Amino acid sequence: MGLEIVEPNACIRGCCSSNSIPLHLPPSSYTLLKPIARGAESVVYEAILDGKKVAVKKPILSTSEDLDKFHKELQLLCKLDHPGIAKLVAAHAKPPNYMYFFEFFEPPNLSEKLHMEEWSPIINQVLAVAVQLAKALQYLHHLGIVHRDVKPSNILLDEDLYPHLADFGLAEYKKDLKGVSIGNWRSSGKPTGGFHKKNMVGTLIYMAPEILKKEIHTEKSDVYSFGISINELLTGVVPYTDLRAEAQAHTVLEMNYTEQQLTAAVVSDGLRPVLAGPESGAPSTLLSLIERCWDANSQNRPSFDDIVAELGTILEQGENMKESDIVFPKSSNSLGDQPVYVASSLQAYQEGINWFSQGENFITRACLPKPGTAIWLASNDPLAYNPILSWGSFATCGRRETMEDTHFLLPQMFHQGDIHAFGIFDGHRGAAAAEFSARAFPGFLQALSSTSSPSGALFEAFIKTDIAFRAELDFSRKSKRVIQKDWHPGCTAAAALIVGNKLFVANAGDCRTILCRAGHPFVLSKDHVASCLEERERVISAGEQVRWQVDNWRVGLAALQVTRSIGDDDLKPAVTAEPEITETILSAEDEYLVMASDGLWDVVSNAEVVSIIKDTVKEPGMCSKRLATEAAERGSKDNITVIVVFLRPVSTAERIY
Ligand SMILES: Nc1ncnc2c1ncn2[C@@H]1O[C@H](COP(=O)(O)OP(=O)(O)OP(=O)(O)O)[C@@H](O)[C@H]1O
Ligand SMILES: [Mn+2]
Ligand SMILES: [Mn+2]
Repeated sequence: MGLEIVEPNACIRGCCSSNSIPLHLPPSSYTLLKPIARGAESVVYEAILDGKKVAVKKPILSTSEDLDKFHKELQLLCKLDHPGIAKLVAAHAKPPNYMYFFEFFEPPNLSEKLHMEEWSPIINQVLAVAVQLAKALQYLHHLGIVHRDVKPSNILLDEDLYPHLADFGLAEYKKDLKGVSIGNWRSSGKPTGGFHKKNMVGTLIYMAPEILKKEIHTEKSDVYSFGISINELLTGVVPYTDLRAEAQAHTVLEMNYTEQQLTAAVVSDGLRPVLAGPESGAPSTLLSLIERCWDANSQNRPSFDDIVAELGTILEQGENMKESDIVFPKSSNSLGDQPVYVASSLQAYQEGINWFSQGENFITRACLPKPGTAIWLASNDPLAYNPILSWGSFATCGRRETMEDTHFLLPQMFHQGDIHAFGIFDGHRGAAAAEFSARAFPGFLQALSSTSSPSGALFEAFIKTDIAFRAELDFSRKSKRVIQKDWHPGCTAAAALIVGNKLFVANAGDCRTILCRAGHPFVLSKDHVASCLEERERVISAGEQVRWQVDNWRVGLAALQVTRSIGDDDLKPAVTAEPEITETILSAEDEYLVMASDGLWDVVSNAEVVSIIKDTVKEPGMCSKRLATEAAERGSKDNITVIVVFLRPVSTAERIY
């Protein structure tokens, strides 16, 4: 590169220096083109430096510790030169712009290649990746450096699908590791920092038991992460899930195990990902090497000197077999098929399908009967008590990264003053089912008014929404718009329908609806969860397994905690969409309804809801927000949606407290 080195070629503090890597760049020498990744601690850009494409990593520096870390990482990077390590080509180590410039590798990285493109490497491709990665780590360990964050998303691929190790954000000299206290480690924001859940879980699954136990890292912790990563390469499966797609795996990981549970299982029960089978083409020698790499006792794990030697032998054996075994290409360097970059399908996957409009379109296309209110109103006595409604809602994704709750408010349905409907859908394994239902369910409910009683219409609307969603998902799968075959999104659902003085509440799953009558909470729905004996027996007799896993009763392979839902087509018919419906005659004693997803009920009891609303300005939107905020403050880990419906006017005196 024709970049000039300006002397003194050192960082502003003087701690980083290099003979070959320029550490100051005139702003005119580079152009940032577009961000390609946002990590927990940095943004990575595609950029041009001196006419060549490079990757610029711009760390987020908010504290002086972050700045120390930048210098430490730079010192380290300046010393590295190995074909298996993403090369630092320049840096800018002066305020205000701190940046690393790396050799550029076209996306996807190894994680994206496996889980978005669903790459199934042949065994020689796996071996080639394993050898080069092992050599890079051998080189680092000989320099006395431990990487501490070996995982597929930190492995970049070149055109020949050769791996280059990146991300030295957690790397340390082995001699300094004893001094790296847990406190230090936490302040680096990773892996214990709670703000970036996805990365945290992502890193957690590659961590050796001794790290999870908060003992000292050694270079053998890298060996463990290497073993987990190579097994992932062979199976194509995200560790501890049965899924190929990373995006859904996080949700499933959460459902199967929380972080603490996974940690406990890895540490105490020796839990490991499912080892690749013979169908992967892996020789038994490779499988045994992987098992030794992830041995619970770090001293039993091989060193990278051993690993490089063993992989060499495995490759040679493969060479000798080549006459009889057509799977092996001639040499380990000529990697079977050419890399194919399917940028467009990758993008389609990331953009996804808009399930709200899918739901809406379904209703438009379905040619449903015209709504008619005769049947509903027939059951209504015009002289009976007539509640006067006001309503509000509040929804927040809370500590989660994604929002999978949806809801609808349909007051004064058909422009009738005395018919109203409200509903909440709490999605799992993605938001698709909840988004679809939020639009399709109200459509079905309205159409059913001309043919069914209010409770019949509610019941049918649950069933029809479920069937429609599953059909739509199936169709999208067949037309290849959904590329993950093993993705089975679902949602729980709660709906309230008020016709005159009658209140109907239909529920499937663990959303809950309560009625405050004369100052006391009355629960109008039952939680359908596997810990409920009646539900468990129903599910088992419908042919699905219910097992005690870690901390709770869970249904099927997907380990679902709820026993009724819309969607979840891998668990149908046992996890039914049939709601249970209650009917209540309203009177002047009835003050308000509260409907909410389990994000509220997990941390706030029915009685507490009543006492919180007592101290809140009597405005339904404010009450909803106050409840959701309270749940978030109490540490609810989930999305939270609350709908509050007042059933009688609040006097001005009463309004404030
Ligand atoms: N040299 C490069 N060429 C192309 N893409 C790169 C390069 N370096 C990093 N990336 C992309 O940016 C992503 C994040 O980079 P990196 O892991 O270094 O950042 P980070 O902030 O430490 O992320 P993490 O959240 O994993 O700690 C990588 O997973 C990779 O997809
Ligand atoms: Mn990374
Ligand atoms: Mn990092």
